[in-house]
Amino acid sequence: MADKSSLSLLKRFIKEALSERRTLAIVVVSIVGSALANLASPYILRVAIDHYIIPGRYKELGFIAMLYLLSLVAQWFFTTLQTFYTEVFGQKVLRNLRSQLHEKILQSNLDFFKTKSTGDLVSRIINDTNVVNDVLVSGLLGGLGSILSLAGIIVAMLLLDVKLTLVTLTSVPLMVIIALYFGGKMRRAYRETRQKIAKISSVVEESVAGIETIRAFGKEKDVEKEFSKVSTETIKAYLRVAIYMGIFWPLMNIASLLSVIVVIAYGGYLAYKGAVSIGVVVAFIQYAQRFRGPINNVVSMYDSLQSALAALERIYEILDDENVEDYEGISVEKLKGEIEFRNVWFEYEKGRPVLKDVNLYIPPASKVAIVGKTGAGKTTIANLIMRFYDPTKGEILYDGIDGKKISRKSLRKRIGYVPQETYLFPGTIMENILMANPEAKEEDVIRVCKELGIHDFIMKLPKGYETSAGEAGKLLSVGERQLISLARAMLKDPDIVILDEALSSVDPKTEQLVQNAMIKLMEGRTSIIIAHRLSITRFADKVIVVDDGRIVEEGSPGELLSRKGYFYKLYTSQMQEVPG
Ligand SMILES: Nc1ncnc2c1ncn2[C@@H]1O[C@H](COP(=O)(O)OP(=O)(O)OP(=O)(O)O)[C@@H](O)[C@H]1O
Repeated sequence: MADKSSLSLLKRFIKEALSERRTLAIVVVSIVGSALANLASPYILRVAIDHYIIPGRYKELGFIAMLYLLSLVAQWFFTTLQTFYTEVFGQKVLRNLRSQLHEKILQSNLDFFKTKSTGDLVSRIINDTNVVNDVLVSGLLGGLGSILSLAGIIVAMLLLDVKLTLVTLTSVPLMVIIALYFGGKMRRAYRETRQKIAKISSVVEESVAGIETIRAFGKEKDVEKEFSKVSTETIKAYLRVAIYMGIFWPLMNIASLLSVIVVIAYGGYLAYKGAVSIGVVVAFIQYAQRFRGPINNVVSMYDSLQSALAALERIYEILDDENVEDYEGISVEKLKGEIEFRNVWFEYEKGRPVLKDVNLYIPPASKVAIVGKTGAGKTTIANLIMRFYDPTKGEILYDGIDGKKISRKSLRKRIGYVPQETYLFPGTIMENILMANPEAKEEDVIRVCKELGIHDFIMKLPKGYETSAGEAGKLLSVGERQLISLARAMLKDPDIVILDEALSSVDPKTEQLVQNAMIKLMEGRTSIIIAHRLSITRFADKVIVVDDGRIVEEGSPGELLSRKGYFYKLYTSQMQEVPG
């Protein structure tokens, strides 16, 4: 990563993190307090030895002992404060980042999701923000405290004795080397464990999501092998951490004890010569032992910063993505439901038009069935009506108003969309239907379900409307799920209805329920049915045949059948495939 862009990432992050400046102020105060308290105790010890113990002022020793105790209490107090408020600050930053990311996902248009998998997005929201919290917040603040401690120790030592300070510092390069080499290996191994854990969870996720495919193709053994391979790699990664940890910390201890030996030897010599006092030597011994933690922290800061910046980059990449839905535009309260496509061209990918010069007029309250081969562009027409996408060229008018001028939110409020696949959110069936209209009450849901003729079906579920969607998800067929979708759409009391009729074969009883509910929902509303089974076209006033992105035929079902063109061919071939 280029240095300039790393710096600007970091600047941007710090600027945003500063919005929590009150918590940060407490952290900074506690860091300074803890560094100062940490310096004080060796100094007090030195005073106690030189001014009280050696001169034999035993009576006043109680006072100095109290002072020493006070410095320890202060150390405890500030360190606790620092630990707690660093966590508070980190969690606040984490929450802000996560909600920004989540909000961004909700605001993004469908192009955004083309290049990003669910796993990738989840990992950015959960793992990358965690890394930022661990490393950037805790790491940087901890590092700041360490730099302050180190600087404080060096200044305190210099004030006591310059020569002894320089000699004591000779072990610092050794500690830096150990921290860089073994500490670096330890941190890399630790990072690897995190990646392995993520891999394990993705293998488990795939096994659950793809269980039917795995079974159908007899791939159980392969998946098991993959899982055990990743598990073994995880163990190896953890063992590497254990080995490096086992080597690293004892080595750091030895290095810091080396400096103690140096202090005892050289300090003892200076004390013998009368150049320094015994108290100063004791204070130096204590200071020398306080290097290792801060040195490791400071050295690891750079290392960790690299991985944190990579995580930060992934986070900002999402936040800066420009595929956002804009909700600007006029608000429509009610629509007559007239829809007109005027020379509409559309491409998902540049240069590959999926709809080509589509002209279409749908009068208010009419029922239009869109038919065509798979991939012809039927769903795309529905996507454009919903304003999931806007036409690349041309325009779509609603009651004569250009769709681009109408706010997406208000337009979608007036459209009841029944997709092929019904997504049930965690919660009950009641909650799943209620989500369609925040103003609706439970009575409205029951009324709507009765109108659609699906009340009895829901009442037969284990807990009726209170059956949990998870449980229901396992109980319900695609068609039955579509009934829930129909109820959702009806609860909105929409002006326009889009039905993406389910392709999969539905058992005759459910099919009857779905069909009746569909007819009820379409009553008095502009309705667009994406018909996979052509028998459904008999309910339509007009059938539109799409082929390779163009409308190739339109008219009433009877007209088209007698014309013996595209529709007739499609119809007869399907009737031969599916008897009845
Ligand atoms: N999100 C997308 N990105 C890129 N291309 C897409 C996308 N969605 C659909 N397409 C392409 O656009 C064309 C029309 O797709 P569309 O889903 O509208 O067809 P359809 O008639 O509804 O098909 P089906 O009957 O199989 O549902 C297809 O060639 C498809 O591959």
